[in-house]
Amino acid sequence: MDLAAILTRIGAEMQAAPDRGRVADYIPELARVSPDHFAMAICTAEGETFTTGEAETPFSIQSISKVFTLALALGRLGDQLWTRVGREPSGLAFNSILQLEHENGIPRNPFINAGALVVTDAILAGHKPREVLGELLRFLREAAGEDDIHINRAVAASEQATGHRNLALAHFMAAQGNLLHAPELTCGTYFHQCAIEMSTRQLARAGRFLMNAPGLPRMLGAARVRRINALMMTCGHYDGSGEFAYRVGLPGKSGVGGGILVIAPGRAAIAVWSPGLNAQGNSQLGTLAVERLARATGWSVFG
Ligand SMILES: NC(=O)CC[C@H](N)C(=O)O
Repeated sequence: MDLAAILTRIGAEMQAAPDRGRVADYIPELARVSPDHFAMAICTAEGETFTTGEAETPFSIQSISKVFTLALALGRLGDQLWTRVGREPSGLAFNSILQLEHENGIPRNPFINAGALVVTDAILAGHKPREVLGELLRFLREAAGEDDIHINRAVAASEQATGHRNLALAHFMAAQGNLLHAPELTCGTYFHQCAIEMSTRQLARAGRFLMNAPGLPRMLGAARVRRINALMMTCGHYDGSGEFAYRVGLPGKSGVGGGILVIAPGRAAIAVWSPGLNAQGNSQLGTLAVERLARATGWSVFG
């Protein structure tokens, strides 16, 4: 299979695509990003890397950071984490507050904002925000095998200034006894984790541990990796998760910066970036690009 040729073709098709979706505008710093960017990168189990487009340009990974904080939390707390957050798709927008009141402040899953706030709150226990963010950056740098991965302070400040919804989620969970720290502290840490910037190539490299292939960085045990993939498949695209599973057939996690990390277990880690989003807040062209990649390669967890 000529992956380089497949990627080049998809890159050209995406550059020409007329409907690029809409860039997130509720975080002012993200609203400034042009919808014209496109990049895709594939790291194979054999150790090869293929890219197309602006694969070296850093972008805001946003909710894709939730995969890595979940990995840290499971490594640190193990299954105890699941007393505070569930493992079911929410069927609602990523920042919805609706289920929390009926469900005792236990968010449906670790990838919606409420769930990710609980995960961040859990890894904050006994640590300062700076230490947690340092640990997260170390994890990403080790997983990617690259040091040049940083937090964009302007993006973090921009989200902090407009983060009323996330603060509301955190306060609501605090009222229901499911937050250990002050909402401002947990949210502040969360805003900074979302403001991590990586290039598309770095993100694909950082995702290699999730393909559970021999000879690659092992950041977590195989059973935990499988479970993170299960959650990415069922919850990684919020209320668009069913559609993503149907179209692509691989576990993925999106972010409102327009990135998606997709795993073909045992075969490849794939990252794609196109800042325009669809109605569910997932990259419009990113989804189309991985759909075409999955079709061209035959990669699917469904056989
Ligand atoms: N879906 C996302 O990427 C959301 C992350 C964003 N930082 C938020 O909390 O709103």
